[in-house]
Amino acid sequence: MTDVLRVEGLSTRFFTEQGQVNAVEDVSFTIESGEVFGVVGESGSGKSVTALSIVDLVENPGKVTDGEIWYRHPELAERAREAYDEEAVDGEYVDLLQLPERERRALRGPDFGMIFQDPMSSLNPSVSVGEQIAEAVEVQRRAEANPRATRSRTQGYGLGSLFTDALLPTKSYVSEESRSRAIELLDLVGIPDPEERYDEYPHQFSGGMLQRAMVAQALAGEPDVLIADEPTTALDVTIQAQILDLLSELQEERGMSVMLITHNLGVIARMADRVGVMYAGEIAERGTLADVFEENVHPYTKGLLGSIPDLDDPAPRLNPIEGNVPSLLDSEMGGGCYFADRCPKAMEECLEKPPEFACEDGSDEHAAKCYLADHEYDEATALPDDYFTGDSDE
Ligand SMILES: Nc1ncnc2c1ncn2[C@@H]1O[C@H](COP(=O)(O)OP(=O)(O)OP(=O)(O)O)[C@@H](O)[C@H]1O
Ligand code: NI
Repeated sequence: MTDVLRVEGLSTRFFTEQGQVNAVEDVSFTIESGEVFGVVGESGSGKSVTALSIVDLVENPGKVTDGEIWYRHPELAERAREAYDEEAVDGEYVDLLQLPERERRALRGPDFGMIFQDPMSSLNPSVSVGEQIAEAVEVQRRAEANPRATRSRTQGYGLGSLFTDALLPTKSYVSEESRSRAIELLDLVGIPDPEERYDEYPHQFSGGMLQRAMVAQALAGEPDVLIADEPTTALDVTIQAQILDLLSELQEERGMSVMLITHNLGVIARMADRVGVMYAGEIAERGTLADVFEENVHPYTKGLLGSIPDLDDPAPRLNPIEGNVPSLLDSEMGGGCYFADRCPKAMEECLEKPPEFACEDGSDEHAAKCYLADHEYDEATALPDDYFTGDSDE
């Protein structure tokens, strides 16, 4: 299989008044062409920031501070070899982090489609739904004709572009062709009477229909990679299932790769080919769906799986693991394993240094950042239950 994306040693930090927040720390994974790569983890584990780092949408005071993001794009690679540093190119791959901002912006839409939890954050409330999709089609057309195309009034809406959007005229110039394509897309994602719905505004759509419209908008660019961050979390379970089925269908039909971010292991089980489990800004474990669900080694993965919230579960955000997620403030992060204080298998070794990525079978594909990945559990060095709480009998 060809990798479409290779993320290597990615670190993203926020430089806040309280100090440096290590939101994403040395994260590595690959996404194969045509697969669904699931990213799962508790709230605050760095899933969204990882995605935003890929599409260059990390907001101030955040910054990608380290790593490489190799994206397969033969034409761009050829051009970048001439135009930029040769180091930015590796065969058919370009390191996105070495490209100028305008190149990266141009990849949003035609290369990286995005769907977020809240459609209202990506759709402009004052432009009709159909027109916004038609604009995304136009952007794709222009990108094909000229790789340095400008973006539409709505692309990236709600992600820092609010102010500039407000300055732009509200009348847009959408070609007849893009309009019909938008209607086709509305139909494709299962919106009834697409021709009539084209002219309606976001507030006239229900949550599920809006989510479908956002899928249509993301597809308009015919992206290689669709990044879906909690795409169904806000929806009720029946509609959730419908949207996931729709995504599966479209993904298969188009051979698109999908990075699917979710809290919900039920969604992962249903959709993902391979999985990255995130904790405290790191990948705690990664592997195929079977590796992670059946052969997992990290006690955090086991903890998450302890109560798989399935799709019919009315409370899919239940946190099954006792204790709290650690602070990601650099000054407050300990020197050992970040999960040690919640880990039922914590041993003295876990306090000494951060665990390395390893797997008992030596595979690189299935690996966990846990001492237990390549060591036996040893009762003799196990930490007592009250080690971190300090509660003792007397
Ligand atoms: N604007 C910001 N300023 C400071 N810190 C931030 C900012 N955005 C994110 N972070 C930090 O990055 C960490 C990771 O956030 P992220 O949004 O990636 O988590 P997540 O796994 O997507 O969580 P959720 O499931 O709740 O969406 C957070 O815990 C927070 O500490
Ligand atoms: Ni998130």
